[in-house]
Amino acid sequence: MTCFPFFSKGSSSSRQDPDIDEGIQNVRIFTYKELIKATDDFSPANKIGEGGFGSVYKGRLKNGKFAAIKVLSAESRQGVKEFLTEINTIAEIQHENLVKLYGCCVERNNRILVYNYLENNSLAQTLLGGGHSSLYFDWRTRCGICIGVARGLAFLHEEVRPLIVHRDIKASNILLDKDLTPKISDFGLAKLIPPNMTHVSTRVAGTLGYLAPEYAIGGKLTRKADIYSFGVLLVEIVSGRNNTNSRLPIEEQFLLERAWQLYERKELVGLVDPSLNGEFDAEQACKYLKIGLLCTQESPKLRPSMTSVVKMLTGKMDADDRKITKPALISDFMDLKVRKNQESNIDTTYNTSSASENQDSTMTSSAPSTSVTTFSTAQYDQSM
Ligand SMILES: Nc1ncnc2c1ncn2[C@@H]1O[C@H](COP(=O)(O)OP(=O)(O)OP(=O)(O)O)[C@@H](O)[C@H]1O
Repeated sequence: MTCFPFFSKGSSSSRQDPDIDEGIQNVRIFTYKELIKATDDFSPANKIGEGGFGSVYKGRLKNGKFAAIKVLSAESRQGVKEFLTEINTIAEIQHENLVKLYGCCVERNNRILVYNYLENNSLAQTLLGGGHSSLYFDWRTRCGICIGVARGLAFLHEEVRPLIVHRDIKASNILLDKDLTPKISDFGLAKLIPPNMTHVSTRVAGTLGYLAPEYAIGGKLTRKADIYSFGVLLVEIVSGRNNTNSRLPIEEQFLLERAWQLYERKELVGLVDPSLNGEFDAEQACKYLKIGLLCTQESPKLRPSMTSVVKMLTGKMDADDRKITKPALISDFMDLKVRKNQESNIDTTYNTSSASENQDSTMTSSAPSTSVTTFSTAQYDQSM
């Protein structure tokens, strides 16, 4: 990587460990000492986030650049060789709308990822952060964000080999640079988690709102599950609200359900974020909401590919000639209850409601079900 003063193979840590020498091609290897220096000994003052994979610190590297330094939690630590193989793959993937991986640290038990630092936080903390951000997202900016995320995801789905299913597209995984260009984070990370480790999300309910029911319930992982999550995110960006809001009247709590009701009544425009004060292109906003509904249809086969989504969002493909069927609503399938389990920290129990009599009524965190419970045992079907 040209932006660094020296490259990994010359660093002292790599010379000490033959596994590391074999494992690195594209990745800068940082010493633990360097990262201690960059983060002021992982000082709480530099901690910028905590996710399911571990804590994230802001740090200043030797070359003066800022970095987001993600310390993977103990359970997620796999062997040096396997870790570096995956890291190499992730580091090769570069796109304007994907967060860039600078390098990593694999000294002793540490598994640390070093990313490009994005100045404007995530969509979850800004646009959807309930007014706690000073950023203003006008209509043009929102369109740019939707198109950018769609392009990043289309790249993962259709250009990268082997293709990548992100599995956790959501507002907290969309980071914004200083110009509000969106960057998808955490892609490829699922592969760094050993098969027996459950990924425990810090925002279980929020994450579930993005999950395609066929993945959440049946563990069937295809690109169409990401496209479902993207559809939810798209409706969130246009409406400026989270997919679930328990403070609203019951009929408005679930965003997708609300979008479907308004679509049927031909009143979709009523879902557009009121904070835009009417300053938006109504036709385009309704088109974006319809694309969100297309992406979340119950049958995965009916959901468009991400390349088609990019074309529809940018006006290069007609969205109106497609019939839209009812979205797959997780609330139709189950009465979700999340309860704390003292032994495993988390135990997600799903009770099937009358809408899905044939579904297995209970799944726990050991089942091949959701990104919340387990990544690695879900089946991945490349054909879709
Ligand atoms: N490259 C980055 N630049 C700036 N901030 C970042 C970067 N990466 C992560 N962060 C911050 O750290 C927080 C935690 O990120 P992380 O990806 O670990 O978890 P998450 O996506 O919020 O949750 P989960 O792991 O449950 O999906 C983010 O919300 C963001 O505020």
